[in-house]
Amino acid sequence: MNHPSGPETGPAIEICDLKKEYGKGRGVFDVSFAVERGETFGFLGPNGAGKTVTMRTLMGFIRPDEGDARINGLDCFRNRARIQERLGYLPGEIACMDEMTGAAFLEFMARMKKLRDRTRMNELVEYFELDPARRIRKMSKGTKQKVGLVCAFMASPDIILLDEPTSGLDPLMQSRFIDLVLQEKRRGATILLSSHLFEEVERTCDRVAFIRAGRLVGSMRMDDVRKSRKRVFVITFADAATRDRYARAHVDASPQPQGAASVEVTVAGNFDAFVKDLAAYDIVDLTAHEQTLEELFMHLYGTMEKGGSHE
Ligand SMILES: Nc1ncnc2c1ncn2[C@@H]1O[C@H](COP(=O)(O)OP(=O)(O)OP(=O)(O)O)[C@@H](O)[C@H]1O
Repeated sequence: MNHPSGPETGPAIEICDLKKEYGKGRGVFDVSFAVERGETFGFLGPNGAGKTVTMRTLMGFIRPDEGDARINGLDCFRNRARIQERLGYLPGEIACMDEMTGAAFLEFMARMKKLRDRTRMNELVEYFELDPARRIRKMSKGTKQKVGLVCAFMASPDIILLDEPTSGLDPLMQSRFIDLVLQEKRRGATILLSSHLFEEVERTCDRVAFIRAGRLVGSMRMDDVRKSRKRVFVITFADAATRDRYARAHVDASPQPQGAASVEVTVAGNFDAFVKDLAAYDIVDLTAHEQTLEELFMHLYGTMEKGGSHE
């Protein structure tokens, strides 16, 4: 296993008051968070929120205007060569080396990482059912993503940064990716994963932070997210009279204008009482959707208006 040099105490990843401004309010502003050793940390946010800028700062590709980014206590910009060699990194877009075949690119990356044993690399190629013989230019987005994933994981690094890791992957490969992250967690790797998909974050992360318009809205333990998330049910009754009887007994239920005899109810946690109570009414349909993570963060920290992306 590779060990990025530097002190092995304190958080593996630390961002403190990070600011990188691109004008017109774009960029990241006052972002601070830390990822503990062995932790999988989800970095969620809509397009243009600042996830990639933060990841690239951690890789030492971007010099912050203010604040700092540290990995194993080392400043990411000053120690970028060492960091880039030792960390596992999946960029948001894999656009370089287009004329190389996937196999030649993987070999090139393995040499850069001074990888002596190709066993893990070959296992990952098989695991993701990657055909590395084609030129990268001719590969689909999903196939390129697999090349990137093999590169990120092949040296079994202690710290792995993944920028939107499942974009372009089909559902089977998304689920293989999730299993791989769970394996790497068991190995003790520290993982920072940026995403706008709640499911992959929910299934893999111990903690999640939400970023929006370049600012961190808040962070939470995943266990607390699960407890705090509400479900919104739309109940359709057999007729309007039944709906009215339900609405009189439940002041929180809001009648739906479009559904003739429907109401919308938000339920947090107490599903047993909710379902038992419903049994007293004649119901023809029941649908549920989970509060999105964005809705949850906005509800808990709700200081910003809807929208918020600068893209
Ligand atoms: N080199 C640059 N020049 C100008 N603006 C930039 C540059 N890099 C990033 N930005 C801007 O900074 C903001 C944050 O971008 P970033 O790529 O980090 O978003 P993101 O959260 O990764 O979004 P996505 O999910 O779309 O990848 C955006 O408004 C973007 O346009």
